[in-house]
Amino acid sequence: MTPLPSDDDVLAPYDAVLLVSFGGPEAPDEVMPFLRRVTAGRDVPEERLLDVAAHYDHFGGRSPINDQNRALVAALTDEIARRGSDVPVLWGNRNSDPFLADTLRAARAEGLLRLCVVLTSAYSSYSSCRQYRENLAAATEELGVAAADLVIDKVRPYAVHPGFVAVNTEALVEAIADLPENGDASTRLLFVTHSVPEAMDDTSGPGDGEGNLYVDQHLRVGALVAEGLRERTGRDLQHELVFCSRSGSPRTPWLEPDVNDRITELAAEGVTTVVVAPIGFVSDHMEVVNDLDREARATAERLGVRFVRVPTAGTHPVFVETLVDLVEERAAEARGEVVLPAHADSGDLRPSVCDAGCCPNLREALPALCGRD
Ligand SMILES: CC1=C(CCC(=O)O)c2cc3nc(cc4[nH]c(cc5[nH]c(cc1n2)c(C)c5CCC(=O)O)c(CCC(=O)O)c4C)C(CCC(=O)O)=C3C
Ligand SMILES: [Fe+2]
Repeated sequence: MTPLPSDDDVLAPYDAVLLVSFGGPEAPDEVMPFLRRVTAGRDVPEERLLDVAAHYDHFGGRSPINDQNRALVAALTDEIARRGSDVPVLWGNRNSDPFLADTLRAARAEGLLRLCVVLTSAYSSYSSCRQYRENLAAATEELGVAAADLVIDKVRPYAVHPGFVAVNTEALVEAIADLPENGDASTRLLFVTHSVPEAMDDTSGPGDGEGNLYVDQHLRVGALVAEGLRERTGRDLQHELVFCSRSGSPRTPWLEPDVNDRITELAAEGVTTVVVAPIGFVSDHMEVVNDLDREARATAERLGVRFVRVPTAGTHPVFVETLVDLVEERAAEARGEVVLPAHADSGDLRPSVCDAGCCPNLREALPALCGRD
C-alpha cells in the first residue's frame, strides 16, 4: 500500500498525480482495434483508417507513445521525490491499455482518492482538453458509486507556461546549431501542430470568448519561441504555423496549410531549408515520427529541401520540472492559497477549472470533470 502524503507534503492535499494520455497500439494486432476506438462514432472514412494503420505498420505495429509516457511517469516520480514528496504518479489512457477506468479502480483500491491530473496535451480545444475531461467522467461513471469518494482535479492548460516555451526554445537552439547562419534568409521555421476541424478551433476557449484559442495559443508559443531564439543566438528566422495529421471527411474543413503542401510551396519560392518544430505535441509519438519524420521529410527531400526536425519536450528536465510546478500550483489552489501562476505573456491564462461550455463537444453534450459544467 502506497503511503499517503503528510499534511506538509508540497503536493498536499493530493494522494497521487494522474498522467492522462491518448494511448497507442503496442503490437500489430492492436492497431485496428485502437483505430476503431479512436474514431468510434466519428466521421472518419474507412480508407483513412487503413491508411493510418499503414503508418503503424512502418513501425512494427508499435506506437512510441506508451513507452514515452512510461519514461515520463518515471521522470515525474523522481522529480517529485527530489522535492521531498512520495506522492506516486499513476497513468491512464483514452484509447489503449492502461485505460483510465482501470487506473482509477486500482488507485481507489489503494486508498488514493485525491488525484491531480496532468494531460499530455498543452493546448485548449475539444480534442486536447474537454474530451479528456469527458473521458475522466466516463471512467468514474464506469466505477459507479464506488467512485463517489474520488476527488479529481486537473492542472491548467500549460502551452503558454514559460517552462514549456523554454524547453521548446532550447530544443530549437540546439537543433539549428549546426546550420550555417548565412543560410538563414532561405530557411523557414515551421511550427507544427495537429490539424483539427475548423469548427473545433472556432469554438475553442471559454464559452463567452472569441473562439480560436487553439490556434491563438500556438501562435503565442511560436512567437515566444522565435523571440527566445533571437535573444539566445541573435538569429532571426521567418516562421509560421502549419498543420499535420488531418483526418475526417474531405468535405469538412480542417486547419490548413498542411505541412507537406506548405513545404512544396516554399520550395517553389526558393526556400532551401525547413526547420520543423512540433510545438503542438509533448512527445515524439506517431504523428511526429510518421507524419513529420517520414512523410514531411520525404516531401522535402524529393524537392531538394533540407529538413531539420526539432525534438519535442519528451522527458527534458525543464519540462518535467514545469509539470511538477503545475501540480504544486494546483495543490496550493486546492489548499485555498493565493496562487500567482507562471505565465509567459500577458495574454489569455486559462483556469485549472474550465469554464462552463468551453471547448464544447459539437456532436453531443456529455458530462465532463474538472469544469464548471
Ligand atoms: C488535437 C489533437 C491532438 C493533440 C492533443 C493530444 O495529444 O490529445 C491529437 C493527438 C494524437 N492523435 C493521435 C492519433 C490519432 N488521432 C486521430 C484522429 C483525430 N485526432 C484529432 C485531434 C488531435 N489528436 C482529431 C480531431 C481527430 C479526428 C477524429 C476524432 O475526433 O477523434 C486518429 C484516427 C485516425 C486518423 O488519423 O484519421 C489517430 C490514430 C495520437 C497517438 C499517436 C500515437 O499512436 O503515437 C495522438 C497523441
Ligand atoms: Fe489525433
